[in-house]
Amino acid sequence: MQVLKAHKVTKYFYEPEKFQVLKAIDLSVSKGEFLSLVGKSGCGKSTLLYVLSTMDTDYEGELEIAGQRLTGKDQNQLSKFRNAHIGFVFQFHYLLPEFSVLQNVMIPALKLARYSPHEIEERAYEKLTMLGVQEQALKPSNKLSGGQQQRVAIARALINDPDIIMGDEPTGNLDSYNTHVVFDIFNELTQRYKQTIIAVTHDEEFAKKSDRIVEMSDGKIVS
Ligand SMILES: Nc1ncnc2c1ncn2[C@@H]1O[C@H](COP(=O)(O)OP(=O)(O)OP(=O)(O)O)[C@@H](O)[C@H]1O
Repeated sequence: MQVLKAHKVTKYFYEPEKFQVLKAIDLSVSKGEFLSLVGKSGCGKSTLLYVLSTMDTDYEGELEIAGQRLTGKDQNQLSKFRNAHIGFVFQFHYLLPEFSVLQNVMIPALKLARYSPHEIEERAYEKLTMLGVQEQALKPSNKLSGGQQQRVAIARALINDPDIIMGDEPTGNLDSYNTHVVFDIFNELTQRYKQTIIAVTHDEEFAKKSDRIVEMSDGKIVS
C-alpha cells in the first residue's frame, strides 16, 4: 500500500533570480518504509520535504498522502490534515518549555479531539513508555537532556497515529549515542508497527541502515 505519492513535483524560487529548485520529482513511499533522503547541501532536500509535508503549497505537480489528494487544498484544510496524518520530528524539537512533557505530547491530540482528555492522557503515557521517558512525564520539558527531549518529540509526533512521520535532520543535534537511540526507535516503529518514515539526513551511517536511500542532486532524484 502506498502512503505517499508525489508526481512531477516542480518548484521555482524567484529571489534573487528565477531558479528551479525541484525538477519533476516522482516519489512513492509504501506503508512501513523507512526512507532516508540524502544529497549534497543545497540540492533541495528540505524544500522537497516542505512540499511533501504540505507546508509549502507553492509548487507544480501532484501530492497524495493516505489516499487524499492534497494539491489545491487550502491552508485550513491542510493544517487539519497535517495534525491528523503527519508527525514531525525536527533537528530542534520545538517542545514548549513552559509545559510538562506530558502536556507537550497531549497537545496535538487535544487539538484533534478524536479521544476524550482522559483517553489522550493514557495514550500520551503509552507513547512516553514506548520511548522510555515515562518517568519524565511531569517535568517541565526544558529540564530534560537533549536525547530525552528528542524522544518526547517523537512521542508527540506519534500521538495521533500518523500515516507518516517526517523528519528534517532528526538526529542533527544529537551525540552519537542518542543518534543510535533515535535510529533504533525509528527502526522499531517501522518493523513492529509498520510506521512510515521519511527523514532528511546528512548522517551516512543513519541513512545506510534505513530501508531505502533516495539521493537528490540538483533538484532531481538520482538514485
Ligand atoms: N526561500 C528561498 N528562496 C530562494 N532560494 C532558496 C530558498 N530556500 C532555499 N533556497 C535555495 O534552494 C536550494 C535548495 O535548498 P534546500 O534548503 O532545499 O537544500 P538542502 O538540500 O536541504 O540543503 P541542506 O542540506 O544544506 O539543508 C539552495 O540552493 C538554497 O539556497
